[in-house]
Amino acid sequence: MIELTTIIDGKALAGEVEAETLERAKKLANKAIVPGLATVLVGENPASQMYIRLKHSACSRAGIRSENVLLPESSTEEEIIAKIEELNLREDINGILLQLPLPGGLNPQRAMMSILPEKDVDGFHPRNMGALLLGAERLVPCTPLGIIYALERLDKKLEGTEVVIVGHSNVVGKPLAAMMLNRNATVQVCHVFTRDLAEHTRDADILVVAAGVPGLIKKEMVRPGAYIFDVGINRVGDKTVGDVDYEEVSQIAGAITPVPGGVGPLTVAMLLRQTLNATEDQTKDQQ
Ligand SMILES: NC(=O)C1=CN([C@@H]2O[C@H](COP(=O)(O)OP(=O)(O)OC[C@H]3O[C@@H](n4cnc5c(N)ncnc54)[C@H](OP(=O)(O)O)[C@@H]3O)[C@@H](O)[C@H]2O)C=CC1
Ligand SMILES: Nc1nc(=O)c2c([nH]1)NC[C@@H]1CN(c3ccc(C(=O)N[C@@H](CCC(=O)O)C(=O)O)cc3)C=[N+]21
Repeated sequence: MIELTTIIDGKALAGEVEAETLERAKKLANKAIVPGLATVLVGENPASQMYIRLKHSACSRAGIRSENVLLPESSTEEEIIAKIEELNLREDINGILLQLPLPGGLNPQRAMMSILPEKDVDGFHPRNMGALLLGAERLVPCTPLGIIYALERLDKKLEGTEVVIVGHSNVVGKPLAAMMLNRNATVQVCHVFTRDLAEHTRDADILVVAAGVPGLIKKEMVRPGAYIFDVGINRVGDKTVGDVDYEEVSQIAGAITPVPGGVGPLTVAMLLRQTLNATEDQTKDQQ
């Protein structure tokens, strides 16, 4: 029997989430509530500018009012925090997102901690990260949430499965490992110091790659039938590619996300969802 590979269409799934978010926003509109998201962009990194544009256009399709706060490249940590504190106080802003990376080696930790946990739609605040680690997920990082969402939509069982994550960043690898543990998967997390990457990746029923290294994952590193989530976004010449050798690996995978059109759109979709969750929580008394 020939098993066909499922191409996980992140863009189509994101379209469904946008429609669902719009419905939720319409319900709130009956009570004169409009969900509001503020993004904070420091400096002029072209990739960040593009991501911010993608997020704002998704908001406009999903019934969320959004605004971008632009701060100059030369901003100090204190100036960024002062701006965030202003947004914390505004009732028309339900979600705040500080776009990463910050320029010039500015440390994002303190600025991130200044976002009210209730408005932290990226899920990066230590209070939300701590809750996640303790198994009481509230607002959580959007990329891992998008992966979990897609797996649920594909009816893929997580309990007892072998999940291998390549990359242990604070925004993808670490929170995803905690979310998978919360769902009773067996989790391995690999990184640059892992001695034999292939030895681990071959165990995976679900393989998530977030390393930022084009072509890192080849066919022989993947178990046939595995579900592959390629988080990487790399520019090679004028092309955008992931971390997985898509041509090769898509031949044997059970399911795979393309780049572009996979995990990226799912990430943005989860930002919309969490903005609605935050808005509903903050306006409980008015509903
Ligand atoms: N699609 C989306 O929505 C998103 C995409 N991204 C993309 O995902 C990629 C990863 O980003 P991010 O999660 O922020 O991680 P970082 O770029 O901060 O870190 C990369 C991680 O991969 C590990 N790593 C690097 N090279 C190798 C290697 N050769 N073998 C094994 N592990 C390796 C690093 O290990 P160590 O720390 O030990 O060096 C580190 O844990 C980037 O391409 C980024 O653009 C990120 C966020 C969202
Ligand atoms: N505070 C913060 N929150 C983030 O969520 C955050 C961040 N900072 N910094 C950077 C990363 C990266 N990220 C992406 C979002 C969407 C796509 C996306 O939609 N990409 C499209 C287009 C890709 C292309 O062509 O370049 C796609 O994959 O189809 C990608 C990457 C969010 N991040």
